[in-house]
Amino acid sequence: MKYVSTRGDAPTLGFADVLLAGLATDGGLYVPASWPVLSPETIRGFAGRPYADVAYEVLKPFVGDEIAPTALRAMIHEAYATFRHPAVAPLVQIDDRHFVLELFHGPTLAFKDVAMQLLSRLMDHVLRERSRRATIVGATSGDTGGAAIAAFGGSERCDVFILFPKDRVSPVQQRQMTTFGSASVHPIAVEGTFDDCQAIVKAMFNDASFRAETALSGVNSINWARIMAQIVYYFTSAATLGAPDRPVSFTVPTGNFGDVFAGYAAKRMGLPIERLIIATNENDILERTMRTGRYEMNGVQATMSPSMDIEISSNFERLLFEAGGRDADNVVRMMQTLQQSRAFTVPPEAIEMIRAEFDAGRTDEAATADVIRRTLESTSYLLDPHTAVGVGVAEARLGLEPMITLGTAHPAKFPASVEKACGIHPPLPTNHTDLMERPEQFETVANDVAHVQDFIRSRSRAVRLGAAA
Ligand SMILES: Cc1ncc(COP(=O)(O)O)c(C=O)c1O
Ligand SMILES: N[C@@H](CCOP(=O)(O)O)C(=O)O
Repeated sequence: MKYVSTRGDAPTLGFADVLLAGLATDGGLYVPASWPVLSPETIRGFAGRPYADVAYEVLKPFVGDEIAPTALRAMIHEAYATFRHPAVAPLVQIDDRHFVLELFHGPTLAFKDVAMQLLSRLMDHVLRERSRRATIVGATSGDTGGAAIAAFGGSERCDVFILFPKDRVSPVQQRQMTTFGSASVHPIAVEGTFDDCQAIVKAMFNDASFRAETALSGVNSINWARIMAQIVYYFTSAATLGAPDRPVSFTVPTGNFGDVFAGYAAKRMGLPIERLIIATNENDILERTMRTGRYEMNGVQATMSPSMDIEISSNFERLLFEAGGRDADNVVRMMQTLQQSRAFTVPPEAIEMIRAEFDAGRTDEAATADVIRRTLESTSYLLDPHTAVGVGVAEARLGLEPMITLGTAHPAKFPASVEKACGIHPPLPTNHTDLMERPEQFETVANDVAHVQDFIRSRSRAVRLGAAA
């Protein structure tokens, strides 16, 4: 499998290079040159099989022959052995035809673990084969950071630098990043929003000499391997409910558009998805874009679902590329216009295609709290605020087919908001109970690329010892 950039001016790469590259050198995002398709028989055969076995079948065509099958299989099995639930991503029924897909049974209690546990193993494998080190950078609105630190914290070959927006993540999310206690882990509080953190990360990737000097790699969903690993649970959950013979719909709490793009990828691979629904909180730029055809920034507000407080939704670029017939020049124009004027218009044919593939809705703060309270009353099931945004959007769109809302985080990551909504203070699972007592360690930096680069240069082993290991 080869990969091409959405901006059309970066080299075409194989899987291992895409894995290490993160962002393409032209500032674009890598996508597969073509979509592999799984037959209905293959999809039917996924029902009842262990998660790791299905993951191997789904991921194999994307990896190609760049990683030996036995090694790939072993890494997948190891990654999902870290999950507390034997099914890895179980379905829970909350209404007649409505299910929550629990994606939060990994080490940091959010769906990011599903991809990150595999990503760290894949990267270590490729770095070991190439005798290389890497400097990993990531921007987080709360969950990606903790998941990356848990997955890469023990790596011999990687140092991890995670930028998070100061005072805009929950205390549990912050402590998952700041109490890890390893010399190779560097949480950085940035005086700004998640979008500022993400802009700094992208600027560092676009600085060719810094990128080379630090052997920079990325773990955000700009990295194709993140999306790839997230495709798997669309297949496992749909097959459990009868796919391909019974189509299902998905509602996806959305911020950076990675998770819902993984659903789109599953559909391109042959999974019959009736409707794919984008759910936003009050930071509703994607819902507005769907309605108006204009992507228009108007400032990020802090909500009780902080991980979705995002306005520059990186993976929407991948969808624009697909919807515009893979016209990279058009993507470049839209991204330049966005940078200059904080808005762009999606071409009419592209928005038409997007509307044919996706639906969208928003759940405001009051409605999110109401969903948490009502769901607890009707089913004794406790939702986290991000999942509640999804459930709120899904409830208004239930049809005859099963609806799966992605359960993206454990409620205990957001105890204050959950308690305010329904009076219950969700306890952390027992293996996390000392989290709030451990000492914190992090750096606070200005919202400035040069400051962050100086900090990384001073701490990265790839800089100090060289990228060759
Ligand atoms: C708990 C949670 N839910 C939903 C999302 C949205 O996912 P995505 O950014 O892939 O759209 C995120 C992070 O972005 C998250 O951390
Ligand atoms: N919600 C995310 C934001 C970053 O998203 P990513 O999927 O691109 O890593 C977070 O929790 O950090």
